[in-house]
Parts: sequence; structure tokens; C-alpha cells
Amino acid sequence: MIQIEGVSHHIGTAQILRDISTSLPEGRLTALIGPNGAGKSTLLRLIGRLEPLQAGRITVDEHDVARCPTGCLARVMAILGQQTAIASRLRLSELVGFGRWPHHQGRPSADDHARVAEALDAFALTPLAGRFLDEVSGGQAQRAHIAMAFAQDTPWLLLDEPLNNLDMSHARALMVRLRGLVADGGRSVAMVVHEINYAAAWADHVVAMKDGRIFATGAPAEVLTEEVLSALYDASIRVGQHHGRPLVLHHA
Ligand SMILES: Nc1ncnc2c1ncn2[C@@H]1O[C@H](COP(=O)(O)OP(=O)(O)OP(=O)(O)O)[C@@H](O)[C@H]1O
Repeated sequence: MIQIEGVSHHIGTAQILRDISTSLPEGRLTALIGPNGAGKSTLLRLIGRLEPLQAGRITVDEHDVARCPTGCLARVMAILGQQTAIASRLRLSELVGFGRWPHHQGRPSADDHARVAEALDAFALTPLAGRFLDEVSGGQAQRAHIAMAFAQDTPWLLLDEPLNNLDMSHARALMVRLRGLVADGGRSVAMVVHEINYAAAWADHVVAMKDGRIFATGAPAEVLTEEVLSALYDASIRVGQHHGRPLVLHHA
């Protein structure tokens, strides 16, 4: 379980997160939703220690994120941030290979090479493995970054807007794969997602954030209601049902 207790965060004088306490369940797929600027990425980055914690405490499966050695943390969770500039003269196979670094520290074994090949294959990137990052499309580059996190082979996978740039088919394939990791592999996934119907269809648990606070948490049927979503997004939102799950029909 990821336990977040009393986490606040400032950038300069701006308060970005306000005394957040919540938990993300183990062995489940959690969707973080909420309007732009709500603080979702900041929270994910704090969990993944991409930013130092200023106040409060975060533990991941009993590991205190502020104290856990980097090598240990990298074997507990893989985090895909929103893509920032990364060396474009990197082949896709090399990028995905970075995911294995915490396991081999520079001396990849046959198993590490096999895991990279598996990750490339899982995201339909094998034919592009030798291409440089600046020679592939936005969606292909996004899939390569996801494959890198996947290759890291950690109990926790934290993904910030992994559906960005993916077409419907690849987006669905990713959700199927993430569900498989959770259902068959016993892994735990936390992902920021803007497309609410993906959260509705695939998540076990939803954390809704607004203005640096937790706005609502619970199962999709509890959180993805007309009342909660309309207040969350300050819009009139209609929600129907599809195969027993919420389906957002309209957002103004
Ligand atoms: N480096 C920074 N300097 C100043 N403010 C920042 C910085 N990074 C983020 N912020 C602010 O922190 C707030 C939360 O940002 P964050 O990226 O965590 O939100 P988010 O919920 O992930 O948003 P989005 O859905 O737009 O990605 C925003 O108001 C943003 O402008």
C-alpha cells in the first residue's frame, strides 16, 4: 500500500498540495483524476521521489520514501513522469534498457536483455528498436517510455498520463496490459488519467484531486457520479452506465 500522510508542498510562495492524506491500495489499479493544475503530477512525483518531500510522510510497501536508498526505491516502483526532454539520440532499445539499470547496475545479464526484448514486444516496438527517439512518432515515443517503466519490473508502477499521444487501439492495449499486471501479476498501478471513461472502465480505485486537495476517493461507482464530477470539474456532467460501470456521457 502507498500511504500518504499530511503531505503539503510549496513552490516558491504558491501552495501546490494542502495537507494530503490518503492511501493507494496494493494489487489494484488506481486512477488519479482532476482538473488541470490540481496537483496530481506533483503528488505522483513526490511518491516517486522525483521531488523532495517538504512536509508529511509517504511510505510505499513499508518503505519510507524520504529514507529509502535510491537503489531500493527503484526496485519497488517505476515512475513515468510527463515526458520531459530526454536525449533524442537514444535508440528505443537503449531507452527501454534503462529500465533494467536498477537490476544490473551497468552489467546487463541475458535475463536483462530478454526483459528488454519482452517490453519492446509488449508495446509493439520491436521493429522500431533500432530507431532513435527523434525518428519515431509521439505515440511511439510514449510507448517506449512506458516500456522502459514496464521493463523495470517493479511491484508498483506510477504513470503520469500514459495515454497521452496514444490512439484508441494502443490506449486500450495499454489498459488491458495494466489490468493484466494487476490481476495476474499482483502488481499495483497508479496512473494520472484525464479521459474519465478510461478510469471508469478500468480502475479499481479513484482518487479525485482539486486545488491541491483530495476531493473524493473510492470505487469508480462512488466517485464517478454526476454530483462529484460536476463539482470536480465545475461543469454539468452526465453519467450513464455501461456494463455495470459508470460512463461519462457529456461534459460541457
Ligand atoms: N515548477 C513549477 N513552478 C511553479 N508552479 C508550478 C511548477 N510546477 C507545477 N506548478 C503548479 O503546481 C500546480 C499543480 O501542478 P501539477 O502539474 O501537479 O497539476 P496536475 O493536476 O498534474 O495538472 P495537469 O492535469 O494540468 O497535468 C499548478 O498550479 C502548476 O501551475
